[in-house]
Formats: sequence, C-alpha cells, structure tokens
Amino acid sequence: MEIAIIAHDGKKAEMVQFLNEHKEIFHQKEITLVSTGTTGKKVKKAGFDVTRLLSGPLGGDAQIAARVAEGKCNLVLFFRDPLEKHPHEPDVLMLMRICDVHDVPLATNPATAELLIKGL
Ligand SMILES: O=C(CO)COP(=O)(O)O
Repeated sequence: MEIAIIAHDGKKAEMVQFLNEHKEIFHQKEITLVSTGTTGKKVKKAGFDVTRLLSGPLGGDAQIAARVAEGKCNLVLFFRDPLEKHPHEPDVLMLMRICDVHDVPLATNPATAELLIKGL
C-alpha cells in the first residue's frame, strides 16, 4: 500500500511528529511512503524510507495526483496550512479533486489522519 505524505511549511513539524507517533505503522514492509520534495527531506531525516518527488510548488502535488489517478497511491495525508497563501493552490485543489474522483482517502489534518490510519 502506498501512502502519500505532504505538508505545507507551517505543518511539516506536525507531520514528522505524527509519523513518529505512529512509527509501528509507517515502518511496516507493506507500506511504502511517497512524498513531495521538501516534506520528504524532513521525513527521511527523521528515519523513514520515502520516495521523494518534486517540491509542491514545482509540481509535486500534481505528481501525487497522477499516482492517485493511476491507482498507485492508496491514501493521502496532506497537512495543509489554512493560514498561509500558496502560489500553487490550483495544484492543491486538483489533488483534492482527484482524490474525490477516485474515492481515495485524504486527510488534511492530523485528527483525520489519525482516524484514517486506525482504519488500515
Ligand atoms: O507545497 C506542498 C504541498 O502543496 C508541499 O511541498 P514540499 O513538501 O516540497 O514543501
């Protein structure tokens, strides 16, 4: 099962904390992590095995959306920062739309992510 990990800058620390709090799940062999570039750098540094794609503003969200559309990515954890503006907002909206089109679970905050991973 492939899980996408994405966090806006203001939420990256929370994402790393979330992964650390659920290490036993994210280190499982059957789970592969894929991530946008900068988030992935932090996730890797925290000791997780992750495939890094492009940074979000350079097309990373779009790459993850493509993986969702192709049936490669099964779950998206995307900690968005609702208090910041993002130049690539269209890509963010597109990723969320593609998750809805393909009925792929998407968590946009830690509380929802917690519920989703408990359901794995
Ligand atoms: O911008 C992002 C999501 O929209 C995240 O991208 P980075 O992980 O490269 O910062």
